[in-house]
Amino acid sequence: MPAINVENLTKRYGDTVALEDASFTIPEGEFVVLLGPSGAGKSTLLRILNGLTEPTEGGVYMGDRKLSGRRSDIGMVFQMHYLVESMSAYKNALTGALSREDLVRSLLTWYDTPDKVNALEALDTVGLLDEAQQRAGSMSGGQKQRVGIARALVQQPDLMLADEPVASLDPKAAEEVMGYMRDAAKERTLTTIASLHQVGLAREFGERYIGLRDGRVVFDGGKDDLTMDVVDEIYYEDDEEASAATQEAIQ
Ligand SMILES: Nc1ncnc2c1ncn2[C@@H]1O[C@H](COP(=O)(O)OP(=O)(O)OP(=O)(O)O)[C@@H](O)[C@H]1O
Repeated sequence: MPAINVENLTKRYGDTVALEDASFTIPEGEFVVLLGPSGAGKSTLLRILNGLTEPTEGGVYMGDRKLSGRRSDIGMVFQMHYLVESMSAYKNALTGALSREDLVRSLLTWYDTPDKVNALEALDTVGLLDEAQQRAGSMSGGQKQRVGIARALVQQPDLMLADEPVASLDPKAAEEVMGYMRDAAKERTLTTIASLHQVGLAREFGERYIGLRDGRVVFDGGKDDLTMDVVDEIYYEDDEEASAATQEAIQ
């Protein structure tokens, strides 16, 4: 898959500038973490990448191809998993195949054998093959989120996006889910962009970090460059107390 080029993206909502002149390139297979305080523009950026929101200016390119509108080759993992609780993990994963199919087939919910194999492989990737027949509603929060990842993988996406995928999980489950997401991305050389609030988790799982503040890219670099000062600059420009707490938390 070609690199993703984000070129001069700006998004305004009336007088609010949600994103301002954001530009970066992501090579195939990179695992990128978006960092930034609430309101920094992370969700806006992910929504533009996913085609759910149109930018006011600028564009997103896969190689030379400009992306526009909703795209079935982009998988999305949400904070809320949006599973059908009455269906099994397997059937939920399988619904990832629907977005690739035509409407009639989707309505009839016919699936090809390759789709079924994909669903089982995706569940295996997230460590849930043995639980394939378990009802989603009876699963833990972490397991549900892993089914959500499997569903995104069944789409066979070129790009996986995740908007605060572990925000509602306890630390142990959050770490587990991030581990599966990273392994899934590695196994499939799948470019992934995930927004995270937990800097510790971000450091553990990210390869590259894009820091947003007030809609602007204020940092773009690797783990070694993500120093305490950089984290401070992204999150707590003028808040010394919060800054001290962060320094303690990530040591
Ligand atoms: N649909 C919208 N209409 C108006 N303003 C919006 C809309 N969506 C986002 N905004 C504004 O754009 C800015 C960026 O919001 P965004 O949700 O992208 O931030 P975020 O970094 O994802 O925050 P959080 O971590 O709280 O989810 C905020 O000021 C927000 O209020």
